[in-house]
Parts: sequence; C-alpha cells; structure tokens
Amino acid sequence: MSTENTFPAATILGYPRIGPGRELKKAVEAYWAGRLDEAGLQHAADQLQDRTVARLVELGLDRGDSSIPADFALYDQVLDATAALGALPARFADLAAEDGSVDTAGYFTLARGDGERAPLELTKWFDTNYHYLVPEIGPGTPFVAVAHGLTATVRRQRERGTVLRPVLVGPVTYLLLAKPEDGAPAGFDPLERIDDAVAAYVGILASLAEAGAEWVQLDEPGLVGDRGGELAAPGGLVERVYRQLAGTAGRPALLVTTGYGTAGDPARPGQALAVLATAGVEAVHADLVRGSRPSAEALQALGGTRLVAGVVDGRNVWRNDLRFSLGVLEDLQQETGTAVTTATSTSLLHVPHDVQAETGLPEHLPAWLAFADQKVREAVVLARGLAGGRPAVAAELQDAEEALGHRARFDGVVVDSVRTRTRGLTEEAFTRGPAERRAEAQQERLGLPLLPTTTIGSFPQTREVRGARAAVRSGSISQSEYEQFLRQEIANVVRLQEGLGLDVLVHGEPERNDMVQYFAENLDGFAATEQGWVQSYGSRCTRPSILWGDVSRPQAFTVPWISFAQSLTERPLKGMLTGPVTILAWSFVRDDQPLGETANQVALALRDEIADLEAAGIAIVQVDEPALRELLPLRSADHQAYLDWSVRAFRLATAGAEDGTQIHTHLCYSEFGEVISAIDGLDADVTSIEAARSRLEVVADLAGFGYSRGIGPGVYDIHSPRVPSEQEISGLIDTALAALPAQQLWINPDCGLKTRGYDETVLSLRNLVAATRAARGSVRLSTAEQVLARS
Ligand code: MET
Ligand SMILES: [Zn+2]
Repeated sequence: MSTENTFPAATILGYPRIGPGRELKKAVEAYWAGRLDEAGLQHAADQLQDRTVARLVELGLDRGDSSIPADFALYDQVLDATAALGALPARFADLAAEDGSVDTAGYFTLARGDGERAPLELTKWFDTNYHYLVPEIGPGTPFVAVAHGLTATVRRQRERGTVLRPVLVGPVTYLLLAKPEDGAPAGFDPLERIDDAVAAYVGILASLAEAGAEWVQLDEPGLVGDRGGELAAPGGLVERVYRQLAGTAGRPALLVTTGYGTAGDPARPGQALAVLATAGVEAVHADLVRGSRPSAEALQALGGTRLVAGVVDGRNVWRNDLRFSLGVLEDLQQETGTAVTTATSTSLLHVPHDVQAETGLPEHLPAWLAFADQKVREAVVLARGLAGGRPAVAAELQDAEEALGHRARFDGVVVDSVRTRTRGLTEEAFTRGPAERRAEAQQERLGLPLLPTTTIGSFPQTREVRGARAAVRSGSISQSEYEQFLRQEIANVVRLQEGLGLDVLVHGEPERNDMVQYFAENLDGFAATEQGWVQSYGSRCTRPSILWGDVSRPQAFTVPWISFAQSLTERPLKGMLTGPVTILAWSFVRDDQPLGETANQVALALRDEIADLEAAGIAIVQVDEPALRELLPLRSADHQAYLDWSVRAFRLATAGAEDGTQIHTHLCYSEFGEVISAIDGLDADVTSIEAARSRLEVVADLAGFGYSRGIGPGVYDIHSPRVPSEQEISGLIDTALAALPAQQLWINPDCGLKTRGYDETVLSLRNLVAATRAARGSVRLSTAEQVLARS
C-alpha cells in the first residue's frame, strides 16, 4: 500500500441497514416466506445499497475516498464475519461448500435454525439493544478466507465509481464474542484460535484489495470490556495480531475502530490506540462520547497513524453540540500535530434513519434531534470547520447552538413540580416494611395454594387484536368501539384462565402495542416516532420512544383495564406495569442529566399508578424489569454504581405499596446469575424469571445466595410454538423443588404469551396446571412422611 495516509476528513462507522422504509426487513421476510427467490433478495439488497451510497454522497461523504463504509449485512454483522471466515460449528458443517463458504440459504439456517437444529445463540451486542449471533468456536473450527459477499459488494460499487470501505468485525473481538463450541474441552477459550483466525483475515484483506478496496475497517469494540486492558497492553495479544495483519504485503490500509467506551485499560486512555499504531495500522478510532479522551502521551505515540475521533454520538438521537465537539477536535489536532478525522462514536445502526421522515412529533422536538442522516451531516460540518476554521461553518454552529438553547429553556424539560418531588425524597420512600410481615399480610389476604400458578401478563396478540388497534388508529372504528372490543378480549382471557385453573389471573394486555411505548404514550415527557425503526436483531425492529422532558403522570391509565378485569372474577387479578429501568433502556433518553434522576421521575409516576391500583382494590401488582441486566455496564468496575441507581428506582416505584399488596417483578432476556444480589435488592415479594431454556440453572444460584422471597422460575419456554409436555414441566418443577423450599416457589411460563397463538398456549398452560397439581400432591405427601418420621 501507499505510505501516504489518505484517510478522509469525515466518516461514519456504519449506517442503518434496515432501510428508511424497512426495505431490507420486507425483502428478507419475503425470501423466508418463499415470496422472493434468491435473485430477488439480492436485487432488493443491491437496490438498498445503491440508495444508501447515493444518500451518503448527498449528505456530504465523498464517493471516491473510502469515507463510505460497506456494512450491509443481510441479518447480522457478526454472522457475516462467521460466513466470511467459514467458521461454521461442527453441527452446521454440512452447510459449507467445498471452499468453506455458505450460500444464502445456509446463512439464514445459521440465523434461524432448521427442523432439528437450534440457530446460533442470539445475544446482546455490548450494552445496546442490538443482538448478534454468537459464534461457536472449538479446537477444530475451520478458518478460511471466503468473504465472497463483501468482495462482490466492493467490486460492484467500484464499477459504479464508488470506493467503499469494507467493514468487518476484527479478529480479537470476533473471538471475544464467541462461545466455546459444545464438546470443546473444559476451559477452552475461543481466543486460543487467534492465529488461525488471523491467517484467514490475511486472506480476506488480500481479496478485498484485489476487488479495489483501499481501506478496510476492522471493528474491535471488544477491547472496551474487562479483558481489553490486558489484551491491548503494550506487547499484548492485540499488538501481536495487528503486527501480523499490518505486515501483510499488498493489503489495503487499515482502520481499527473501538467504540462503546474506552478501549484497553481505562486508567490509561489512548494506550490501546498507541499500541495499534505501533503495530502498524494506518488509522485508529476512539469513542469520545462514552470513552475518555486519549492522554497527550498516547496521542503523541500515534506518530503517522491517523486519529479518527468519534465525537458524534452513534447511540442517541440528540443533536450534537457542534461548538463543543469542534473544540475537542481542535485540541486533538493540536496535540497529535496532524490532521484528525471526524466520525461517529459507533455505527449509526442504533439510531433511526431520518428526522425529516417524522410528521407527528411535537413541534418543538425535531430541531433538537439528529437521526442517522443528520448525524452524517454533523460529521461533515465538523470536518469542514476543523479544516477551514470556525468561520467556514459559522451558520451551522449558530443553528446548533440555538436549538440547544431552545431545548435547555423549553417548558417541560424542567418541570418544577417534578423537581420538587424528586428533591424531597427521603430514604423512607425507598423502603417497604419487613418482608416477613408483608408475606403474612399477603397470605392472609390472598389465601393462595402451595405453588401458586400465574402467567407473566400478555396473552396472544391475535390478528384481531392488532387489527382493532390499526382500525382505531385509522379511524375506521371509534374509540368507544375499540374499548368495547378490548373489554370483550379481556373477558375472554379472564374466562380462559379461570377455566384452566390458574390461581393469579392477568388481564392479558390487549391494549398495549408494546410494553414501553404504551407507557410512553400515557406519561408526560415522552414522544413517539412514526418511522423511527431501529434494528433489534435480524429483521426485527423496534421503535424506541423519545424521553425528552421531566416525566409525570397526567392521570391513571392502567387502572380502568385492570379493575374491569378484576370485576369479572373472584380470583386475584395482577396489575401490570413496566418498570423504570426497562422504560429507560428501551427509549432514547435525554442526555442532559444523570440516568438515575430520570429513572426516579419515571418511578414516581409508576408509584402513583400503584397507589391508584391499590385504591381500586387490586391486591397484586407486577412491575416488569426485563431490561435490568441489559443496561449493566461493560466493565465490572462500573456495575455497582449502575445497580445502585437502577435498584433504587425500582424500589422507589414500589415501596409505597401497603404490606398487604403483593409486588411482583419479572426478569427475562438474560442470565441473571451475576446479579442475584441486585434482584434481592429489588425487594419484590415475588420474582418471575426466564429459566426454562437453561433448565432452571438460576435456581441453584438463588439457593446458593440464600434468596428468601417468592420466586417463579419459568417452566415453559414461550419462545417457540412447541408445547411442553406435563412430564417435561414436572421435571423442571422437581428441579426447582430440589433447590428451594416449596413455600417460596411459583409456577409460571418464562415470559409473556404475546407472540404465541391460542392453540399452543392453551395446551401448554393446561400441562403447566396439571404438573403443578401433581407436584402439590407429592410435596404434601413428603411433608406428611417427614412428620411421621419425626414422631
Ligand atoms: C419482555 S417481558 C414481557 C412482560 C409483559 N408483562 C408480558 O407479559 O408481555
Ligand atoms: Zn419477559
């Protein structure tokens, strides 16, 4: 490669892949359904890619200088790396062609499984709401260079006059994200395969160069985790790997990105970048939004390696403080003594496409926001200001400043009555009476049997339910017709549960489109978008709400539905709320105050709702926190501070409840073994927790901890239409009973039934109730035997 460092002045690390009209989602799902053949899918993907390139050029990136990243995965970028490396686990070896590559059908088999085989596991990408497919690496996993798709993309765009910068997950991060393949020797660490992986990357770099790539981007965000410090220290594994890659003849120039925090040892910010520079890469990226600014010493050590400064937040939707960012860039440029590139802190994958597409936002909001397209422009403007001086971008700086000033002073951003309340909070507001006293009061009030059965809240959201929601939105049915429909739906769900013999009933949540959006729509301080889709995994997208101002509750909103449901039955009906941490985790949250303050505001709104539910005679309230584990910081050193504010917010929401009100919580989507003491800290009377797929692993952790309140480990995996047999559920109940006292246990599914159909739901719940009844019998028997043995 040429020795002259020609990296562009502005770039982004990646762009939303799903398409402004969710074109990719539609094409991929049509392909799965057999409505589109492989050529049709390829054509749709190519068209979207052309549109993206054209759009990025329009926004100010240059077609010819590698500033446009090629990150067009059909499903997931980590799966793309697995395919490019031919790194198929043995259980999928048959999907590989002779050269080790997989075709489109095989690619989707890895993502979605087939008749006999479960897909690759899906897991959170760092501390985001994006999920990737976990590579399974063993001692024998093949590593070959078969990046056919990426090479074809580069070549195709090159023919159209565009020099793309192909993007790949880097080798260290790839192996850090992997898990040992089933059957790998105990203690096997996928990183043991680094040399084989690097050899394949060398081959990939060569074929990308041949296809016309001048720069290649290798993403190494894995270096911001707990292992990053050691791996990226001078003389460590990262240095060795990148020396090898940089030493390859005829390769493209290399940009190594970090992102999601400070790479390497957080006490030595920038050291990891200096190490990469020493190894010989041409450009290194740092996240300057979540991460710390590199030290002056580290910056000097960069030498001729270009610094790519991530000053535009890739993870949030707020407009950039351009004057501040420009100041950071100017400082960096001075300290490195050479040109610096302006970039995003991460890929823009985590934000929606375009603010301009929104027509229904409150009038004040659009000017405060920057989605992906606006962020590209911000990076371009900053680069122009850095090169040409502030006068060159005076108007843009002025605009941004005015928008930020408007935001800071806007009515609703700070609401005195909300502030007075949070300021006045004392320790008492976070504390309930002693758990034993509560348990007694609740048992007296509820009189529940041993091993009470319940569900997690939602019942199947059928075509009719979704249809009614769409109809009221479009005005083809009236609000009162819609409400009548919902009451009917609730009555059906209540009757069904009574018939099944469940002990604690729910109303089924038919009025909720989404467990967070529904709360955002009913609380002040939030706004909802129309087109703000963000990829969550594969073709699945979510539309996070925007939390822009102080949060409060204009009026009770769940109470009418819950008390209607309770009026239909003698059995206790459980009110259903989404917890403060989950509401924050699944929204775009204001960035002008600590998350803990915002969480307390949400908590107080929920606390008021619980008080109103109690006043309406509801004896059980569940506050769902499926995202509790999700926001856990990447470095263990930061865990406690997070758990402190998140657990406190939950307690603030729930601690106003009377002793006799039973507070439940529900946790799912993660493994919770690591945060048992936080779960204990929530102080809920009953916790239901996803557990079926791990065959109740968590009960052993709970028992080991000495957890003493109610616990409902999920005994029915609701993630597939499969009906668990009574025998299978009995087996799981026995596992729970072996670890924990029967008095503590609840019997319930893993999560809500929203995505399931009625047929399988009814069969599964019938088995769940039958297995519970059998277990009650044998517990009583064994207690009687113990009594006999003692006498
Ligand atoms: C992702 S957790 C879902 C909890 C909610 N109450 C439901 O049942 O759907
Ligand atoms: Zn759940």
